[in-house]
Amino acid sequence: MAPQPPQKKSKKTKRIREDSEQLERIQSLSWNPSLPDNDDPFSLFTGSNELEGGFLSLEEIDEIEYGLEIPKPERKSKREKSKETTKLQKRKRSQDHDESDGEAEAGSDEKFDEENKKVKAKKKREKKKKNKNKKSEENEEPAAAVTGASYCKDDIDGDSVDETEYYAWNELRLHPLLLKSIYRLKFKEPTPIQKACIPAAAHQGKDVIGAAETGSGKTLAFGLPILQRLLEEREKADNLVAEKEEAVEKISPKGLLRALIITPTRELALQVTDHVKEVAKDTNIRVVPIVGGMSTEKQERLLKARPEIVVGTPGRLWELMSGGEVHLVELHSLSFFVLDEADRMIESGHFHELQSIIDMLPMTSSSHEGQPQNTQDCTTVVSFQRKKRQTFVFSATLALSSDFRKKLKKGSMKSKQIVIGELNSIETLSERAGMRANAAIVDLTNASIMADKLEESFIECREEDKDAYLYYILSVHGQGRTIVFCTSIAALRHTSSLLRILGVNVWTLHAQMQQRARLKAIDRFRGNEHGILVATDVAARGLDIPGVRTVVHYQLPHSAEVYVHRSGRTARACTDGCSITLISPNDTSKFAALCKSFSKESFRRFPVEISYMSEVAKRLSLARQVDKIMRKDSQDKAKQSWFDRNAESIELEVEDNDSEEERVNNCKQKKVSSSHLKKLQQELNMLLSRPLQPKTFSHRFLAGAGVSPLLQNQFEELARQKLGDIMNSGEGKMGKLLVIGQDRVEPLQALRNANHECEHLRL
Ligand SMILES: Nc1ncnc2c1ncn2[C@@H]1O[C@H](COP(=O)(O)OP(=O)(O)OP(=O)(O)O)[C@@H](O)[C@H]1O
Repeated sequence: MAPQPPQKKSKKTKRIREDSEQLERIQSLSWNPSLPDNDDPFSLFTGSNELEGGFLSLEEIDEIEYGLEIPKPERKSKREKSKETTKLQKRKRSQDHDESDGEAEAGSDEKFDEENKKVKAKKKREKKKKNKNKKSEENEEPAAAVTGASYCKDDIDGDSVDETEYYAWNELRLHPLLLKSIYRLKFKEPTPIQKACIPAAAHQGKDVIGAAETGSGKTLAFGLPILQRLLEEREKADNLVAEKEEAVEKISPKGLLRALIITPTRELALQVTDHVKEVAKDTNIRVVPIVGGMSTEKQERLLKARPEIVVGTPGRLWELMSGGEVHLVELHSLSFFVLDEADRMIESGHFHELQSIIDMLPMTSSSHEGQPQNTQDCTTVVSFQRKKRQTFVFSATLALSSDFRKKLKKGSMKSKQIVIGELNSIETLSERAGMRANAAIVDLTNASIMADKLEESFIECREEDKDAYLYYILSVHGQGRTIVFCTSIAALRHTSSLLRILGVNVWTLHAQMQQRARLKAIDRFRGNEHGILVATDVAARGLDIPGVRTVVHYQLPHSAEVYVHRSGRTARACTDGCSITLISPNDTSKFAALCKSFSKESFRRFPVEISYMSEVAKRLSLARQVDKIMRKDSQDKAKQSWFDRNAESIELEVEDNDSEEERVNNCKQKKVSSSHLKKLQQELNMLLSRPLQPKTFSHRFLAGAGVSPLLQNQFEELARQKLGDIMNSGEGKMGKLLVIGQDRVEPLQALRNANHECEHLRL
């Protein structure tokens, strides 16, 4: 049964109309369009895409971590206030004249002259104010944090900033406070998706459907326009501050939800929150995450502070909305509705919640003006309509039909009667969310949709040899962070257990883990420069961990889309990276289909030094035996404790029916198995203490990859000692041990080194 939306309070239609008009005026800034006019259809992917999880039980997330800093209100001296009031009264007179002209002011000569006068007057006022400020500095708090007009670009957190390095941001005309954050984050230039989306979204007030490769900066492509508009509104409101409370409220309503960003997974919601918060650091605009697993009471407390931006997953958002959470149901001031990773949203199990949230949104003027919309049991009142809510729909693998594109271009969205029922495509989802005609479609996906600097490769092997090749990659080329993707949790458990027995330290991430454990795993992985994460596809989307150098597809994903997202965990934000797919004979046809969907004719074979493999096989064989014994042992223990527990719960006395002989045999077997385990472990440890050297290894020269940094240090120490002994004993040069060190080469480098001889798999 569909969840029940709460009833909303009604407001005066007149006030809403005034609000809308004010907002329209704010948005009428001129802009030089530079959007690509691309009519090519997106590549359409097929596949079942049975992703694991994404919506898990979270025990608790510390409020402190996502707490709100509630801004201190600005204090002004009495003199300052009365001075401002006079100024603003003067200003209002000229503005009244301005506003009576209605919406079509941009570009008119009158407006231009008026604006010029205003700018001159403002400069004069500012000059006066400056002098005044000098006298009354002690009585005031700096207003820069709110107005942004006077921060010092030369000093970001104590570092001086060379603005010329950031000139590429100038054309985007962002608010100084946002630029300050950009300088702090050292983002030298906007990424292409940001360059294309920000003018349309921030200055033209357009809806945007954005698609670009993974890691291309899509979060800020919608995050910056939201912050820009909120800051502009604030500034305008500040200018009117003493004039009339009501007018200020219309322009920049306080304490109301302005932007609702929906993501398919909790991790992504937390990540988007952090990212937007980081950029909004100096603005006092508040951003909070609302995700499942966090205690409802805590989230209600966060929402009581009335943040302007809420980022959440559909499940928890709807739970609070349907419970009548005031901040989430007063949506008449909502100016932005964002669907991040939109294509995943239509696949995920929280579809009904998303549908219900969308149905709660007041209708936008352009899509269904004048029609009340039935939302299951609740009627969204038309008087709540706000004209300019912007809808942003983003993904790396967005599939839009050419029909839909044409419809957007022609502006025929208006006439479409939306059938109330299942939303089964990005198109109906966007349309229903109020996507307006002439939305900007920013499609920066290339034919292969993969990041430019991603080098893709494969290793062909038997299914049972995948562990050996994975161990080879991690031990011979284990440099930089690596994510190993498995499709099933069973495979993940098997692989990670073997790797641990082989002394490779790995973290795991899958849907059956508690949310707290998941966040911990991500944190630890993030904190280790050479960390290894074995994960299911729950980590495939959106996870933004800098410095992931390699992605290994231990098992092929169910769809090409998931392959794109998995591979997109590396080569992010203009860096390079490498993906390696392990292909067994069973995978060949699936892999061929995958390549076809990216129009790839060939894939590069990852170079494997075969001489390592016999040693790898030896170690692996021992590790498998160890694993088998340990697994059986823990299964027996689990079985026994299950049996004991159940017997105890029904107060059953368990009799030992085994004969004396059987008991002795059992005991003997256990002893044998335990000593066998010990022997295997010793043997394995002995192998692991040696470098994984090729057969041609010379005992006089230690060289090549496969020597861990620790082992290499030990050898160097040994060589130094030996050299000292030789010197002291006065022996000749013979017998001296040389250590020829060589850092392990990371997979990308190995692939590049082997470029000239690298084979291709022809399909
Ligand atoms: N202009 C920029 N210059 C440099 N780095 C940037 C810029 N914008 C964003 N980034 C960084 O790039 C990384 C990827 O950004 P983001 O997570 O927004 O990518 P995305 O396109 O949403 O990826 P995905 O599709 O995988 O979710 C982040 O670490 C972000 O801080």
